[in-house]
Amino acid sequence: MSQTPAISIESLSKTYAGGKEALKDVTFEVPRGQIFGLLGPNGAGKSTLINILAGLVTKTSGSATVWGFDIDAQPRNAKRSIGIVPQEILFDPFFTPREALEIQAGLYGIPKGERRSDELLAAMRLTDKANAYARTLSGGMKRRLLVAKAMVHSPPILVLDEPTAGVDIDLRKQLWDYVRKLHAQGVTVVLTTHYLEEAEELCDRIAIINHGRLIANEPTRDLLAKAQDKEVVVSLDRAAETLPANSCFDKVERVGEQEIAITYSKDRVNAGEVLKALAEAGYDVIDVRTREPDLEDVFLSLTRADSEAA
Ligand SMILES: Nc1ncnc2c1ncn2[C@@H]1O[C@H](COP(=O)(O)OP(=O)(O)OP(=O)(O)O)[C@@H](O)[C@H]1O
Repeated sequence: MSQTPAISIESLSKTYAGGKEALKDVTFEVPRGQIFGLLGPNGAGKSTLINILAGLVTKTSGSATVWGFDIDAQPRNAKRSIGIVPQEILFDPFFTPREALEIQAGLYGIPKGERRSDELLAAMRLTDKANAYARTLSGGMKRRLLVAKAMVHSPPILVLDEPTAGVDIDLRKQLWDYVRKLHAQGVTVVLTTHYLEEAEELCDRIAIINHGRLIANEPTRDLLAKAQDKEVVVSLDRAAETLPANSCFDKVERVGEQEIAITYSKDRVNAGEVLKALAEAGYDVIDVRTREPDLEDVFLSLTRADSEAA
């Protein structure tokens, strides 16, 4: 028997008062034990979806379960199964990190003896700031405190909404190390990000939302395999006067005095044919640089195709 997914979303739609359709018939599952990336341009509907799961926004139609609990029928259990690190940094500036964690644990009704405030402070490297006012923490420390707050009730699912927006590289690395550690301990992680590189590096599976609709949901490596465009830039032995021709090239352009860039689809043309076309045009090749497609290319081509279809 297959395991219940960590999150299951079925035909979920949300129209805000005022008429904005933020989610349109979205259906997908987040398998347990994964690092799952939810990607999409600004305003795509990612926060709306997360806020519905967190019980902060009411859906218009459709259904969702969190760790097997229906968000309508068993909202308390659903909420207890998920920890959310919000985009915005919001806390009471007069509480210390330890107090903030204790209050959060109190909200979840966790008895004093079962609280893990000190363990979480240590994991987020905040032990020496445990008793400092929150307002005296740096931006990075505040963000780490938010992650600790999301984990006080030991949820099996942690959702990070754009956690590294405006965060420096060091902190980003630390945050990802911690996310990987939680993942290794069995926590299912969902992260929304604009950093495609990050999603490519961290996520097992990626879903893409555009204009409220789901336009992709695949293992990261399959999504990457979809990027078929390859670009080669060749340096020639003399000025690039005539451009080489092959009806299968997508684009051929002069990019420098003696340089030509050729874009082609890997499933239709190979590098040998590129070199042959250059030889036929009478050129000797001095140097070749290639660029492999990355997730950014897939993302752009998928969102572009979707906008054109809309
Ligand atoms: N409370 C609200 N009332 C009306 N419209 C809203 C509300 N919240 C969000 N929207 C609109 O719904 C759409 C989706 O917003 P949402 O915040 O879910 O997108 P997002 O993908 O999270 O974007 P970002 O990456 O910028 O946070 C946007 O057009 C937004 O303006």
